[in-house]
Amino acid sequence: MSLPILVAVPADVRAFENYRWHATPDTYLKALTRVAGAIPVIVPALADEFDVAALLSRVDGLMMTGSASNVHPDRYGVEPSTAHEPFDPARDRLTEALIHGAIEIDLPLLCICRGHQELNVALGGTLATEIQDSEGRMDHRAIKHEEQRERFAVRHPVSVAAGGALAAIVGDDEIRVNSLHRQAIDRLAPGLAVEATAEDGTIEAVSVEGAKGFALGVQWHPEYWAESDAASAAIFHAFAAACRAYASARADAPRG
Ligand SMILES: N[C@@H](CCC(=O)NCCCC(=O)O)C(=O)O
Repeated sequence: MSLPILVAVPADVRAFENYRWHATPDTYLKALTRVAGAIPVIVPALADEFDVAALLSRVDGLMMTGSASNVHPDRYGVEPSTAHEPFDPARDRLTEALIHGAIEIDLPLLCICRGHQELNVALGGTLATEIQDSEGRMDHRAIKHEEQRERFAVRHPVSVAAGGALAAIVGDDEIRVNSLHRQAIDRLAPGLAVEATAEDGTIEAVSVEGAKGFALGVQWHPEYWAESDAASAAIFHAFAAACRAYASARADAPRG
């Protein structure tokens, strides 16, 4: 029987019942367990307290989640304002270290929503905030609804770049994706390739150029419908296959 794959998932920091919690929504964790067949390992946002490289050497993949919080604009050279809030600086520190560490060792990397934005910032790009207020841009925010599944149900089309990594995964030149964000990639980081765009030009998916394995960012939420939507499932299956290949290559490598 093949070894189970371990996927690191950085936590958000939240205040709850007088404590600081390091937590991750269970939709991401269930997509990993049920669709990717992986064991998620939630990583506390305590990057200064442990060796991030040592952690990455023990897992088979890294998945970055979405969050209502935003990457702090200090990280991409923009003056902070209330339009950039809320922040989660502990998550920012952890995710930047994880992204650099993962790319360095070609660890399979799936970055979702805030994660996709973090990937762009970590590699030197910038973000735009409140994009719905800019001329010609769509409103990419979630609808107001008490039911989470309704918030995640509204979809729009994105064009998938021909010949790219995402096209190979989903097997289509257009897919429909959900949308729950108010920031987006502004200046694309050097070293990232655009894999999909929305009708208003929003960069919806990117990949790391020259990556030996899977290194994909998506602005939407494949985790939410991974059990029922073909394109969402394809992304998790491709990520899982890359994690499995990584795990077996490491198991076969001579120990030094
Ligand atoms: N905060 C960023 C990233 C958006 C994101 O990750 N959304 C996750 C879902 C949040 C929700 O439930 O509303 C941005 O706004 O662009």
